[in-house]
Amino acid sequence: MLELHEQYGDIVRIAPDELAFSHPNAWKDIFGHKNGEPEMVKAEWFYRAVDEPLHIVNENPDEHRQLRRQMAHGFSEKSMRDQEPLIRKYVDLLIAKLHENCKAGPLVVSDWYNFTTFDIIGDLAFGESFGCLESCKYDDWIKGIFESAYLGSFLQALSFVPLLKSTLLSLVPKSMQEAHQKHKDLTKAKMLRRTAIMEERPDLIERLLKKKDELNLSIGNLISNAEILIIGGSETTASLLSGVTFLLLQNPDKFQKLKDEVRSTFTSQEEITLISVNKLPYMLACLDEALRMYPPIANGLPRVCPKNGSTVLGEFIPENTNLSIHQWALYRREKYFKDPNTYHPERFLSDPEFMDDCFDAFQPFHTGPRNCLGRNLAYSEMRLILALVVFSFDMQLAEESSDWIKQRNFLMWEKGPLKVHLTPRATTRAL
Ligand code: HEM
Repeated sequence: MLELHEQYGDIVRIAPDELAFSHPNAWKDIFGHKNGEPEMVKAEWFYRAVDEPLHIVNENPDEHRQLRRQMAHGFSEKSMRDQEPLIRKYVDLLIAKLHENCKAGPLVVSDWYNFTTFDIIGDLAFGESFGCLESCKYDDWIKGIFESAYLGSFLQALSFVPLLKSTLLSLVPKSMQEAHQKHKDLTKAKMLRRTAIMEERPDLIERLLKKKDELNLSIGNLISNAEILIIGGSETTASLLSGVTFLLLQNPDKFQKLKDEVRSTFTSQEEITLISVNKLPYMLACLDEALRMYPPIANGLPRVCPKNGSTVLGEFIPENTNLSIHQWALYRREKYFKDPNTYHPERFLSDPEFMDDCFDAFQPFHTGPRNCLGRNLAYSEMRLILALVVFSFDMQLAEESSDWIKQRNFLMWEKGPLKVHLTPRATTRAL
């Protein structure tokens, strides 16, 4: 996509009815509210490639609005304050496990970040963690989620050849069908355990359970919503944590600055909290620069142009055209970001060298009515985890991970193992 935009400009036709945009104003024109015009809906071939109950991410606009209004409660500032002990428990367990395991050689920190974010979101969405940190491995349910996300990108492509899609689906081997059914049974059992909890929980699903009759939500819809929270709220955050760790270790001068900031701001691990990590401007810049270079949602999420067409970047676009913005390609364009292939957290700290950068182009959480509901939670979680890891350990990239960031992408990054040598600092301990 980057090469195509560099060759053909900010608007490229990538299929007979699909346009890719690479311009800061395209965010508002495609994803924002436009006076009098209906919202551009999400493309069904992409968002509903499998026939499952709908959820907040792929619902129609009216149902989406109602769902979002209710789910927003779980993401409020008050809810996040109430969720802190729950989140903290898993981050402390991460630090303890890293202490326990780091002497045996380099650790696959990408797995450890995934274990942590999965355990946190499991608790926030289903009322129980997946036990990944305790057992030091992915549980089978999570493996099933990864496999279906990977298969999902093939099913999306197959949506353009429906006959082939239905033929291939009918040929799925019995063993795979049984594995899928087992996964569904496990998910249902999880949701039933959550619905059986009577006391109020400050989590992300409480409000939906309370309003399920009013919103007409079946158990299938509740499960779909919990599942999408798990996928959207774990893999994204964990990817970024791996990405920022890799980029920092590849740029020792930046890593040194971050260590100085964290270790001079705090004198003990206990001082590091969801609130106190807001005192770390350099860390925020490090995370933002990692979001630019390694955006967790790297590819376009297509919208459909409404009846009678619309105008995007001053051009008339006919109805039913698919439109998208490919983040990775946009953020690597020299036209918008100086020296785009080098890690410069300073660009997010008003450094005059980067004053011509176009920050309106940078929307890793998207904009408009369907932007990320978990943005604040994601930042808090990432800041807390990174601050505690940087405070507790010295780190060095293992030789075999020096090319880690060169990856394929199937909806998510195909992350290889990110191996890092961790050395505990004398003043820190397992919490
Ligand atoms: C670095 C981490 C994250 C990134 C980059 C990210 C990015 C995004 C993006 C680009 C969307 C728009 C999807 C679309 O248009 O189809 C989105 C939606 C969403 N995200 Fe995130 N996300 C992150 C973390 C989280 C977390 C931790 C949660 C919490 C569970 C979360 C919950 C959601 C939800 C519920 C939506 C759907 C909102 C709606 O449609 O109204 N995200 N996210």
